[in-house]
Amino acid sequence: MAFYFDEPSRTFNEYLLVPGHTPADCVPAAVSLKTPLVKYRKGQEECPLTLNVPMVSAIMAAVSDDKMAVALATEGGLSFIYGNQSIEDEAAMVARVKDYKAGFVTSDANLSPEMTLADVVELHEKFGHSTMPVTADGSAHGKLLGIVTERDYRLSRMSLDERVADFMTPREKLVVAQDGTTLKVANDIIWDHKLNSLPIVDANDCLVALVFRKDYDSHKSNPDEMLDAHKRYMVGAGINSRDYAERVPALVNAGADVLCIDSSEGYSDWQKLTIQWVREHYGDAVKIGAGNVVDAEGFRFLAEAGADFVKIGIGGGSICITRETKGIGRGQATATIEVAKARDEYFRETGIYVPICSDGGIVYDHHISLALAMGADFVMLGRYFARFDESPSAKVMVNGTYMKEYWGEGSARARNWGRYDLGGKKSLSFEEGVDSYVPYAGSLKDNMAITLLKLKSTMCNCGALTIPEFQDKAKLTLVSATSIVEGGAHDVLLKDKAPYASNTR
Ligand SMILES: NC(=O)C1=CN([C@@H]2O[C@H](COP(=O)(O)OP(=O)(O)OC[C@H]3O[C@@H](n4cnc5c(N)ncnc54)[C@H](O)[C@@H]3O)[C@@H](O)[C@H]2O)C=CC1
Ligand SMILES: O=c1[nH]c(=O)c2[nH+]cn([C@@H]3O[C@H](COP(=O)(O)O)[C@@H](O)[C@H]3O)c2[nH]1
Ligand SMILES: [K+]
Repeated sequence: MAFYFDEPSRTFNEYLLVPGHTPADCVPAAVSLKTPLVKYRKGQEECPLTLNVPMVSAIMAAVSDDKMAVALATEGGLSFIYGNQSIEDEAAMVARVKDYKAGFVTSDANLSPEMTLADVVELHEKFGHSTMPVTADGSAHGKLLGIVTERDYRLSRMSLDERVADFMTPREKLVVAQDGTTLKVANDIIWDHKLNSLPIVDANDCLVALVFRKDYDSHKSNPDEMLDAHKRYMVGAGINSRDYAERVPALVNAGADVLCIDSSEGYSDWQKLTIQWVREHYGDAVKIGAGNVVDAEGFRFLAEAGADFVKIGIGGGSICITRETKGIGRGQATATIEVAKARDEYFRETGIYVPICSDGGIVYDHHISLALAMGADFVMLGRYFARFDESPSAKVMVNGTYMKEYWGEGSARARNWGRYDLGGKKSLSFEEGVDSYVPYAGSLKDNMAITLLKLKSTMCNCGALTIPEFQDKAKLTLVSATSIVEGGAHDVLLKDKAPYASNTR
């Protein structure tokens, strides 16, 4: 006979935190959001890899590329570069994060001397940058011939077919610095010469990067940056349970700091074999998370298989239709609560603490607080990050509002090769995700600052200065359907009803 769970499965929205006593020194500025990312012998050793803030970005093509990874690591979280691409492309993305030097920007809007003012206007509209290097071949690392900025042309006075070579500021008038120049020296040059940008060139006078005046200040104000021992940004990468023998070495060589098996469902021999392969070839040196699971059994299976962390969540994601198409899944709150209990039990038995990640279904910022209170060590978000400037997807205007595209990894759009029949059939048998828009929300830095302040403030309401303390002290209550109505603005006529209210909560 089938097994029946006693309780219905519940979502974050059905819970609230009841405040605890707040001591006078318990203020947001004093809160630490540090949290373990990989397993360790808690109480006996330091966790070898911790996050400075408990947020990671989803293993999705619409969310986690190298640009997102740099932006999120700057704020203290971590991205997992999406695995649904060729091994070479994924490894190259990881390498770009590891090679990234804060303040040194590889130019994405470049000109060749034969291009025209019309091209300048087009590039300006596409990328929004007003500084465009001119190189011999029009590439980001070609021989530097000049620069075009808004000071070099006047649209009202010039014809659109004028050649770039005729109005650019030529190389001989440019102040440049040699490759290897430190950021500090580059900025001194920028200030001494009153420049807005400084091209960095190599020994052959080919363009390496640009340093902008504004970047220096932002670099100084990121105390939570996730940096490795060589002061490079940290980055994770998604893998699958099929081509790991080729993919894992490529990602490790590219410098990935942690891997995660990316699947809708992780309670399988495929994942166990994948972890075993990593242990055989790398011992404990390569860190690997697994998932997703939604109950204690699934957690224990992956913990015993050697997973460094375990990810929770089936069908709760905003673009997910797995529950509808396959009838598998569980409410994200119930799944998180049960797996957290299993994690604690496993720790009591073995002395090994295996961090858990609640993945998907975070709609409001306070859902992050709830997930952590329920025992998650960190959360993974897709929709949240897809809304920002730094996500890889296109920003489009829909009915007068800016949107970003966001699609599921199990959607037809993702054309996830792992989900196609290996026997050579090219058709995807069924979809488990949708293609959608999410409201554009601006920069990751600004949005995360607000989200994290809310989290810290909630933690203080519960009298907690650290995440473990929060998990220990949290008091959670189920709410009735009617009290959910009471919790929103009610019985008033809203003056400004935004179409996507959820975005601002
Ligand atoms: N968290 C969620 O609720 C969901 C997430 N997704 C996302 O969609 C993407 C694809 O997920 P899945 O389809 O679950 O990918 P998957 O690679 O885990 O599974 C695809 C199919 O291949 C099978 N398989 C895996 N390894 C195998 C091996 N070594 N040999 C033979 N068969 C093997 C699986 O059992 C499954 O039928 C992922 O990015 C995932 O995160 C999709 C649906 C739901
Ligand atoms: O049922 C699904 N079909 C899909 O196509 C799909 N793509 C991603 N995911 C999962 O959703 C998570 C992101 O969820 P949010 O947008 O709610 O943050 C991700 O982290 C994944 O766990 C999918 N689930
Ligand atoms: K299974």
